[in-house]
Amino acid sequence: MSAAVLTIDGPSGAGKGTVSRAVARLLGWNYLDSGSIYRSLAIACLDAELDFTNVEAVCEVARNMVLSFDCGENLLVRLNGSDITSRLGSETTGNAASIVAAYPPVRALLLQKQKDFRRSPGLVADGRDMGSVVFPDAPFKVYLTASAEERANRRYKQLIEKGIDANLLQITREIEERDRRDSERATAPLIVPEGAVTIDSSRLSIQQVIDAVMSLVR
Ligand SMILES: Nc1ncnc2c1ncn2[C@@H]1O[C@H](COP(=O)(O)OP(=O)(O)OP(=O)(O)O)[C@@H](O)[C@H]1O
Ligand SMILES: Nc1ccn([C@@H]2O[C@H](COP(=O)(O)O)[C@@H](O)[C@H]2O)c(=O)n1
Repeated sequence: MSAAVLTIDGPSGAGKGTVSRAVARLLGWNYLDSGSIYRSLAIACLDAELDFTNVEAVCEVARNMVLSFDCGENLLVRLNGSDITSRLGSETTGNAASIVAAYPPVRALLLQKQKDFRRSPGLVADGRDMGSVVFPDAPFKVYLTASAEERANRRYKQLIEKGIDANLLQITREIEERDRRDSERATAPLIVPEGAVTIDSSRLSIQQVIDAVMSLVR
C-alpha cells in the first residue's frame, strides 16, 4: 500500500511552506517543497543564460540537471553538485520558476521526481498541483489561500526582516502576476483540487492554520 499523503496547494505567500514543514514535523512525515524543484530548474536556466521562451532548451536543462534534496529541518538543495539553497527564495527565482513551470513538457519531465517523495510513514506535499495532478488519490487535501494584499504584506515583512530592500507595490504586482500565470496556464493550473478543504489564512495566525490542518489529519 502506498504511504499517506497530505497535499497543501495554494497561491504564493499563503503560508504553505511554513505550515507544511510544521505539520510534517508534528506527524513525523516526509516533506516535499515542489516549488523548489521548479525554482532549481529556473536557476539552472538563468545560469545557462537561456532564452526562457525556448521550450526545448529549457527541457534539455530539465532532463540533464542533477538535483539532490534534503527537506529536513533546514532545506538543502544541490544542483549539479553546487549548493543553491540560498538562491531559491528570491523573487527573481520565483518569477522565473513560474515561467518554466507553465511549459507542459517541463511538467511531464519533473512529475516522477515529485512522486518519488511518497515514502513511508507519509508525505506532506506543498505546491500548486499536488492534490490535482501529482497525488490525486491523496487522502488529505488542503487548499491554503489568503488575500493578495495580505500575502504581499507577509512577503514584504519577510524580505525586510532579512535585511533585503523591498517595495510593497512591486511585490503586490508580482504576486498578482504570478497568481495569474499559475492559475491561467493550460496544464496543471492552480485550482482547488477535488476533495480539498479550503483554509483562508488572511486572518489566522500560523498556529491556527497548523491546528486546523492537524485536526483534518487526526
Ligand atoms: N497565517 C499567517 N499569518 C502571518 N504570517 C504568515 C502566515 N502564514 C505564513 N506567514 C508568513 O508569510 C510568509 C510566506 O510564507 P510561506 O513562505 O510559508 O508561503 P508559501 O505559500 O510557501 O509561499 P511560496 O509559494 O511563494 O513559497 C512567511 O514569512 C511566513 O512566516
Ligand atoms: N507544484 C508546483 C509548485 C510550484 N510551481 C511553480 O513554481 C513557482 C514557485 O513555486 P513556490 O511555491 O516555491 O513559490 C510557482 O509560482 C509556480 O509557477 C508549480 O507550477 N507547481
